[in-house]
Amino acid sequence: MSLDLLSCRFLFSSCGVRQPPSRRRVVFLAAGPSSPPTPSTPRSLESSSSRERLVRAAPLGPSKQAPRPVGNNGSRTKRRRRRRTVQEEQEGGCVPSVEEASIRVATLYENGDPLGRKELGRCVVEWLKQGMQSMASKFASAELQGDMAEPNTAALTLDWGSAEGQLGFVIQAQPYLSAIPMPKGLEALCFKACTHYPTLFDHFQRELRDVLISYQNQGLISEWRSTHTWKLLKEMANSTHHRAAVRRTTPRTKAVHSSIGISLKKVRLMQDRIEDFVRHMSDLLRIERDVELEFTQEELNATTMLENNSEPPKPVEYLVSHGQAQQEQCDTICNLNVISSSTGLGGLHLVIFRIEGGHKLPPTTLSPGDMVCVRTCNSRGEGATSCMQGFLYNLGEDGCSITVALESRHGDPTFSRLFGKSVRIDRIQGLADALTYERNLEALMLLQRNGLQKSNASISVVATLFGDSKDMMKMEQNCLTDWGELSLPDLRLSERYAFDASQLRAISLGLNKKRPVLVIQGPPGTGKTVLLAELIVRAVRQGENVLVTAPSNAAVDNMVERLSSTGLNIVRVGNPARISPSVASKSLAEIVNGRLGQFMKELERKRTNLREDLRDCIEDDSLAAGIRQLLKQLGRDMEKKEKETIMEVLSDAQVVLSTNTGAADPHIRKAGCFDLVIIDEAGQAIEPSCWIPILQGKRCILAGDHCQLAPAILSRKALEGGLGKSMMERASSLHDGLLNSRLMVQHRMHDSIASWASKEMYHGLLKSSHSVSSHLLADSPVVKATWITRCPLLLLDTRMPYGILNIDCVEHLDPAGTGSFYNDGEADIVTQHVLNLVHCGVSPSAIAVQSPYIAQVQLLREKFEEYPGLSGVEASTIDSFQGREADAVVISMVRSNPLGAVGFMGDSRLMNVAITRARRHVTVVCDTSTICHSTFLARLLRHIRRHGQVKHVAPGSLDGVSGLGFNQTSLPSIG
Ligand SMILES: Nc1ncnc2c1ncn2[C@@H]1O[C@H](COP(=O)(O)OP(=O)(O)OP(=O)(O)O)[C@@H](O)[C@H]1O
Repeated sequence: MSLDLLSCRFLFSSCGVRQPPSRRRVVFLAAGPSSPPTPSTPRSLESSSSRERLVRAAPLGPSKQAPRPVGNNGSRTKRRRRRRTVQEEQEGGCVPSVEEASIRVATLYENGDPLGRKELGRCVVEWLKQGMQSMASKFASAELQGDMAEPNTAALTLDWGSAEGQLGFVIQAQPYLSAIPMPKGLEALCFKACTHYPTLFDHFQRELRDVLISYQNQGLISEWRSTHTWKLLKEMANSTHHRAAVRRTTPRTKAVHSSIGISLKKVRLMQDRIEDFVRHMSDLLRIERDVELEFTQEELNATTMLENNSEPPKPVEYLVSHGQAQQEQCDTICNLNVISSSTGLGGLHLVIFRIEGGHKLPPTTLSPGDMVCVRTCNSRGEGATSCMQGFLYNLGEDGCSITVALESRHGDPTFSRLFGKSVRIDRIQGLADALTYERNLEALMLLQRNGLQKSNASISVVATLFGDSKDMMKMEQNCLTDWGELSLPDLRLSERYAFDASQLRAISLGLNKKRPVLVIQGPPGTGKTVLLAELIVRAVRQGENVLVTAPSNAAVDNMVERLSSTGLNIVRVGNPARISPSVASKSLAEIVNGRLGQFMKELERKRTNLREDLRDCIEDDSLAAGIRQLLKQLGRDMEKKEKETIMEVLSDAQVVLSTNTGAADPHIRKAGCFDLVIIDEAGQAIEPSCWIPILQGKRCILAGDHCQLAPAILSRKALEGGLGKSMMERASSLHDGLLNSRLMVQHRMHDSIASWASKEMYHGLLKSSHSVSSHLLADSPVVKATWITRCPLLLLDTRMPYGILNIDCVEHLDPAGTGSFYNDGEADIVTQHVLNLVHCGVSPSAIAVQSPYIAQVQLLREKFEEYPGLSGVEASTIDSFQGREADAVVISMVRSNPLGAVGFMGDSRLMNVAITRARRHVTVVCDTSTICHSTFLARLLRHIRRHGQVKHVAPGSLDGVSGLGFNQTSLPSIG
């Protein structure tokens, strides 16, 4: 007889319907005196016998020691049950509700819910539990009394090897279940469940285990697993018939990951994907690291070569696989001596150097935060030992000293070698940074090891980024994720902005705590940064603490600035030398120093006193030793207090900000898990670096634009292998765009500027907000209206009509050996044009001058210095200006050569960033005959001709009277 049929029979019998007779071989020995005979037990079962084939399982029936035997109120229960059955018959109560009827108990295993918690509901499960608890107690107490061996006591004997044994088990459970009142309204479901052998067995096994363990704890039995009852039960569970019954009625249980509700088989697949990813990325990181080291070494060698004048420098572009413009000029200071060393905040090892003979430092372009190589040198300044990496901490105000934070410590042989020697410091590219490499690798390791662990707070983020679309559905079905928007009525009530519809949608998706990943993709000027600031404020308001990161210090500082006025408690963590002075007050170091001020003063006073005492008692060894101990103790106190204060500041913070790799700072790690991690400029970060912050939060938001600057990768192999593909780009292509939210209205640029980017980079989808689409420099009441200030796009062409090029406007390779280019004539034209703009009333701080070449940027800075009126004009490389904006942008393209080589300028993403920084005006200064060789740039020039103005210029031709002047000129076309 199948168990389904049995279920029906029980259901019928419970409803008072006579069941068909059965031919059973299972023996159901009479229960103990107070154990109620089940109304549904067929007589034939009771009388059947074939004992030699039967195994006795457990005694049945109440015993004196039983905690609370079910049968105590057996007759009452029987009466109550009968009464209820009659009543149900009258009321039609035994007819299951639609909901109850739709539940198939047999699917509990399929659904990974053998105890029926989800399907049957709490009340029915509680009912089953109580019944089985009482049965288990009875069995266990019989074991205690030693009744197991007594055939005349209440014992159930079952034929383990047959289906009858299971039927007998079900039958035997009935009196115990019927002794417990069924939950009202759920009777039909109870009847279904009480005849389902696997469910009953699971409950019984669980309860029996608990009772036996409690006996063991009370010292009534020695080892619960070795009890006769338990062994028999296990024997039963292991029998082929038991397994077959479970299989037949319920397809094999799907084990499910308890945190994400996905079957273990699929979780294993996810883990495999993670492992493949980690292996692949680690290999690429290693390749990239090797090339970086090579590159760094080449740079250091180039510095020496330059001094020897033995070989001309190579253009940096040949080493760089695509437009990354972090070309820092090497600079060197020789003949330095170590003066002292100390430990700074966060354990930084600070070493102070001075020029030999107490001279002033030579003019230098080194500045705080620069990565440097420190090594000993010979009398000619040539490097004599291997390089120690560090970064410049500060240049002394006295003009004679320089402080470097070194990675090496006291005790390192390399460090000791610096003392008493002549030392040289070279600036090196900030590329071969060992710490960054290690932190990226460590994040990958953590992802592999803990990513799918229950204890990992970011498990749903990991599952989202490595699962498939079905997994996403499963997670949503299990109510673990929710991809929808939050309906927040007050979203429009921002203090500063009237957000557009796509921005509001992004904010509301971002505030949904059940959404593991959100990618906010937006072209330039679509308000990603302001939107993130708003999101952070609101996330804090809804009780979340937030970790905000970005790939560069500049982007992090930009966000700190935006958040400074919100009144939130924010802390910027990072190398103090690399934090912009404008946000230094929010840095961890400053806050901690501020809080420790009084303590440090007091500590310093004690130290001074102790040192004086030490001097006085230098003769007395034991006293001196005691004072030295006290001094050491003071040092330890200071360290302890500093650590405590750091943790206090970080745990009080509502928002912590750092670079992606900076998020691996042990202090941030110790501060605990964040509710939300936000990565700004995520399109510019390699994926391993994003895992550093993400693994520290419950959910994450990635914001950026993969049409702006890409991660900087030196190795072509690593780039082709996929290291250059950002996590944002990968995530946005997952699950049919489920993770994405797109912003498509820009609020920054005049439409003539934006329409170029829209056409060229965004398939024409980028639209301009009405409030900015026609704004011009001349709209400002303080700006004089001239043809320049009324023009959104201007091309200053250094190539004259008929192809003549002014000799001053030719490109040159930087003699400093950086591989960078400069163009003197263009620098003059830019300077003159900027002077014109300022003359028209445009504020110097509203003008940004950009070039992809650092040599040109430096030349421009020097030229601007000659004019006091230009002191507020910022000249920078394009990549360092990403994320920012200015009313007027002037771009110096530099390249002018007969070969038509355009170098970095041909990188569409770099040009996209350069042009879209402008709000009201863009001027491009270039040699069109060179630039035209790139079809991409040729289209830009055509766009300017169509939507802006063109002027052929030469240095010196731009003054107000003879050159561009302030009057409308004729508009020559590009040759
Ligand atoms: N809803 C809005 N209403 C008015 N101005 C807005 C709105 N959203 C953004 N802005 C303005 O648009 C400009 C660009 O915003 P933001 O810098 O946040 O854009 P972004 O997407 O981060 O740009 P990028 O990618 O270039 O860094 C800012 O001046 C900002 O004040």
